[in-house]
Amino acid sequence: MFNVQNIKTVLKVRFLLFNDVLWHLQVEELEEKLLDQTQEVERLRSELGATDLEKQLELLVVENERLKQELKSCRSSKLQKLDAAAETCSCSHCPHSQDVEALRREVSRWETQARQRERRLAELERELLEKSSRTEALQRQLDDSTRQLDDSRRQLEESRRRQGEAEQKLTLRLQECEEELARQAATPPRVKYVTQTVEVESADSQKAVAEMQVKNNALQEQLSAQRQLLRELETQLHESQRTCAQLRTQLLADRGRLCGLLSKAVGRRNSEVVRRLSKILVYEGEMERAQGQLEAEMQNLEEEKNRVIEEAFIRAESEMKAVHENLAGVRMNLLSLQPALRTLTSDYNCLKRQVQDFPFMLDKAITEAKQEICQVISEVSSTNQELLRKYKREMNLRKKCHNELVRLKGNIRVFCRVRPVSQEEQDSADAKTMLSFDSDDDAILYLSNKGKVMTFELDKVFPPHATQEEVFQEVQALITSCIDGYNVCIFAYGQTGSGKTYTMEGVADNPGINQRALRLLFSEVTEKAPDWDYKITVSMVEIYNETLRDLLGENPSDKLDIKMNPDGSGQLYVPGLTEITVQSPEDINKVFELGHVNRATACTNLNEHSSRSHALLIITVSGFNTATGNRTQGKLNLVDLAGSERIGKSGAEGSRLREAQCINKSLSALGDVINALRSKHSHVPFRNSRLTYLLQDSLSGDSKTLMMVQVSPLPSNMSESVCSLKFAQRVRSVELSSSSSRKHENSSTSSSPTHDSVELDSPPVTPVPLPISRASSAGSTLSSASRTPSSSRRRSQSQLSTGTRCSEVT
Ligand SMILES: Nc1ncnc2c1ncn2[C@@H]1O[C@H](COP(=O)(O)OP(=O)(O)OP(=O)(O)O)[C@@H](O)[C@H]1O
Repeated sequence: MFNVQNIKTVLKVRFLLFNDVLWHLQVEELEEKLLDQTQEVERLRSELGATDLEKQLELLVVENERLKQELKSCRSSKLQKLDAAAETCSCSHCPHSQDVEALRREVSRWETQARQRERRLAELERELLEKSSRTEALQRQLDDSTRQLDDSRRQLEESRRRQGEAEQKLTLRLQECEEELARQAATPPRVKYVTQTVEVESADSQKAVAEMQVKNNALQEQLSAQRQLLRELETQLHESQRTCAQLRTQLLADRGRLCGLLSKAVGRRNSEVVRRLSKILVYEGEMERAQGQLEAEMQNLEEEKNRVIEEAFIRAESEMKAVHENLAGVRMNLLSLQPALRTLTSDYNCLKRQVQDFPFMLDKAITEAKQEICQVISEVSSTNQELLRKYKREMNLRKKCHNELVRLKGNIRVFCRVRPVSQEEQDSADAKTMLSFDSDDDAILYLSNKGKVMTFELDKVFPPHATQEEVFQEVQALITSCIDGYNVCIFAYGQTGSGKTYTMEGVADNPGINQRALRLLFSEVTEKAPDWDYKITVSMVEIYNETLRDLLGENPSDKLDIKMNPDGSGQLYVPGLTEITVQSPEDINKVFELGHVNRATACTNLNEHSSRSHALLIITVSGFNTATGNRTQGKLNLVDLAGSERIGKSGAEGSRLREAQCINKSLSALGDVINALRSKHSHVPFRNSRLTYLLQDSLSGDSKTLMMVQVSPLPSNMSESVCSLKFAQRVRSVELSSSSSRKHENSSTSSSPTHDSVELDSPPVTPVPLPISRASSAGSTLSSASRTPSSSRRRSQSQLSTGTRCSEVT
């Protein structure tokens, strides 16, 4: 046991010794550091003077000294104790166990102190780092001071330059003033009273010069002071620069030294650090490799970037080239457009001027136009008046001419129309016609009867093939006379079935004179519409057995009467007679339809009834000239007479006899009236029949009459045809005999050369009775003038010296 205890003690002692060696080494290291620190502190003190850092350093020095002392004492006591411990251990009984314990405590205390010193050393290291950072801050301050010094030097140089300029200016000004003074002094006074002023001015100038010299001196002093200050600043600057360079050198040296110390300390510290360093080196190698890769990639990227930039540059260059070319083209266009632009600009300016002048020109033009219009209006007005006057004159002339034309043609004109043989009649044995026509003269009709050829000369003969239009063309002159205010009567005369109704009324698709006359009147009044306002009224009357009936009235069976107009005009009128105003062809059709319906309802057999009654269409045309104020009124009477056959000779009785008597009476009265009118008898027997009485105002005066004698071509109707033609011949002869002009023409009449056997009627001494039982009509005679009929149209064919033109072939 004792041996083991001794061995333990020996081991402990050795351990303590080992620890002591380590501690000794650490102490030496600390001493070296302290020495370095001391030197550094000394150096810094020499450089920067006493600061807080110095104070700390002083404290550190004191502490260092204390530590040194403690270390020395510790070392001596330690050695002593070790010696004692060695001596104790060498003994076999360990009588110094207490000492060992004390030594052990002492070792632990020293260990504690060593740890404290280690901490202290770490603190010193931190302080060293802080000092390094402070040194860097000082370096920065030094750099800032250097920059400020440079700035101050520049400012000083600038101010010195300005002072030099100001000084130079002042010197120049002073020289000028002195020269001026010298010149003033040299100039002799010209006028006495000016001298004083000049002297005063010279004094002022001298005073100003003196002031300027004072100022100049002050400025020069300031300048010298500034120069001195500048020199001092420059000296300070040089010293500062030198100090700065020294500090930099020292700082670099210190840094290197510190780094060496630290590396040494680190290298000595332990192998773990070395291992970590090796790892760090490995990491650094990896990092370098990675950095190399990164740099390679960076280089690649850089190359790629350069390549892309180069391509972009080339592309940009090509685009730029294209843009330049376009720009050149645009410039060329601009150059070419410039003249056009100039032209346009000049045009624009011209137009602008015109626009500016336009209101004035417009006003002027309007004024001129107004004047011209007023002038034209006055001219037109006067021309219009002149034309109106001429128009009135021409109208009157035309009216006169037309009237003269009708008069020359004859106020009573006689036409003959031969109806065609119908289809049924052609099939019968009676179809052979006994009538023939003169191809050279449309007024001649030949009739073969009982072996004789009779020649009838009328105003116009329409053969069977004559159309309604051709017939109407011959009568339309009379109808237009109605518009001029003349009364016109157109009669259709002939035996039953000879075509009277066909000629006057026509058929639906081929109208006769009635409808065509109304249409013509419409067209004529429409043509004159601007100046004339016309009104056309229509009445339809039937005369049956000397009884007057209104075919357009509500009660057609009522008998009408003819009376004298109570207005004192001497005109006749029919009270209650319906007058319908027509304004269009449609109105005409309606009126005719109404007339037909009323005529049909008033009788049992329309065909027979129409053959035995007279149908009158009375058209009144009233006109008002809006320009002249003239008024006209004409009446057109279109009469479809009853059949003219000689019923009396056939032994008719009863009502037929009465009808025949009435027809004969009216037709005879008509003949008598015509005879009296053309013979200019003082008395015209209008009142002998209802027909003539009704047509009184249309047969007298300047009235115009047309007798359309209808003839049947059939041999069975030949005697009636001869009678009708003889009647027409006599009527025409009456009219001719009353015309002086016709009388003159009649003197050279001759018989037809184609008919040698023509027998002229002996001139009737007494009035010739009308064809149908005319003997019963009082005064129904033709005038003696019928003894000298002639025809201007037949001068070359019929040489009638006396008597009528009616001749018979025996
Ligand atoms: N120019 C003509 N062309 C063709 N047909 C005609 C012509 N004239 C008459 N006719 C025909 O002859 C027939 C008899 O004619 P219309 O009735 O006109 O005779 P009318 O003399 O009026 O007889 P009434 O005295 O009995 O009235 C009718 O069928 C008619 O169509």
